[in-house]
Amino acid sequence: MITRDDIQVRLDSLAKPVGSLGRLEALAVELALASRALTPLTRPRRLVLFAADHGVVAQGVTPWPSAVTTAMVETILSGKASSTALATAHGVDVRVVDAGMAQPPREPWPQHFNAHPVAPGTADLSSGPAMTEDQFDAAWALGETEAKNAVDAGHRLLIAGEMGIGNTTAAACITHALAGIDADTATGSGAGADAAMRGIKRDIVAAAVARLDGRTDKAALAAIAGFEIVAMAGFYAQAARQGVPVLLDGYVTTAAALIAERLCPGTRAVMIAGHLSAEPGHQAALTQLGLTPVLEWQMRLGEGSGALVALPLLDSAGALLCDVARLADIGA
Ligand SMILES: Cc1cc2ncn([C@H]3O[C@H](COP(=O)(O)O)[C@@H](O)[C@H]3O)c2cc1C
Ligand SMILES: O=C(O)c1cccnc1
Repeated sequence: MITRDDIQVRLDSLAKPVGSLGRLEALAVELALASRALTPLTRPRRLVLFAADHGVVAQGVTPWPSAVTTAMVETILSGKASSTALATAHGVDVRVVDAGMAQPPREPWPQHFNAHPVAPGTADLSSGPAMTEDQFDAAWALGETEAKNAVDAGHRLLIAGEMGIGNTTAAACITHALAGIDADTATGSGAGADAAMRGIKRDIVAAAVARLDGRTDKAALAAIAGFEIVAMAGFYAQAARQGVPVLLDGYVTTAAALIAERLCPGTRAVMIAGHLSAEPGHQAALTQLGLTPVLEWQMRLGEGSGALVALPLLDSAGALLCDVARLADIGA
């Protein structure tokens, strides 16, 4: 296992004054640690976009109807979403996965979205558990499979993204429950909630988490999560098992990262935080995981967009460790 010291020794041996690349060197250390390699690769890489709907949307927690989830998946598939434009710009393979639950009768979970509407989403978390433990397990397994398939296909860096109208309410519940912040701080405006809507959302978040009585086990997390969020948690856990780094996006992906670390301690070791979302609870979630975001650009979109914008900096950090000569090689 390589250590922080090993990486620092390598950085300091390169043909440049010690420390002269500033924060890029800190990022190189993070990338090497997460990759468990002194010469980490960032290519090929894949973005897996998990889509799902949320029953809590019925309570007026977002200005957008659930139909926008499917409309955006179609836009993503056409390559015309923010995420897909950025993925194309940066040479990222994209997969779109329907994390929704086909029911009843229970059909196999779709492995790939084929321009059909996203399968039915979670139950309304304001009036009962969002999903059963069986559904939690199925969503987790879906994410694990996606990570395994990506690694088997040769990908060396993985990004999870999400599309799910209403999912910042689930993310707020998870962050309130797992990162020790109050419901008000955990609740942001998501995709554009105004002050009144944000108030409704905060009260729903507070009540849903209060019902857990301090429990944060799988059953408790199933009550407040979303299918795409649990799938991303399984994705991260599997990536960690495979020793492949993951670049986190914003508030919603970090909520998934909190679940992964809670249920599979140590998953955090492969995580790099792409950016700090404008959602007010994101900083606490990153702090809980011990992560420092690459960018602070007031982005608040999701779809993996913040991770994709940070990605060229990760490429730069990797190039430094892989391609720069050593002082000893140039006789200096
Ligand atoms: C057109 C559109 C594109 C998006 N792309 C990502 N999101 C983001 O907004 C949603 C979460 O916000 P809330 O919880 O407030 O609904 C998620 O779908 C997330 O990915 C979008 C939202 C919209 C409207
Ligand atoms: O930071 C995020 O992940 C985010 C913020 C707003 C809307 N959707 C996602």
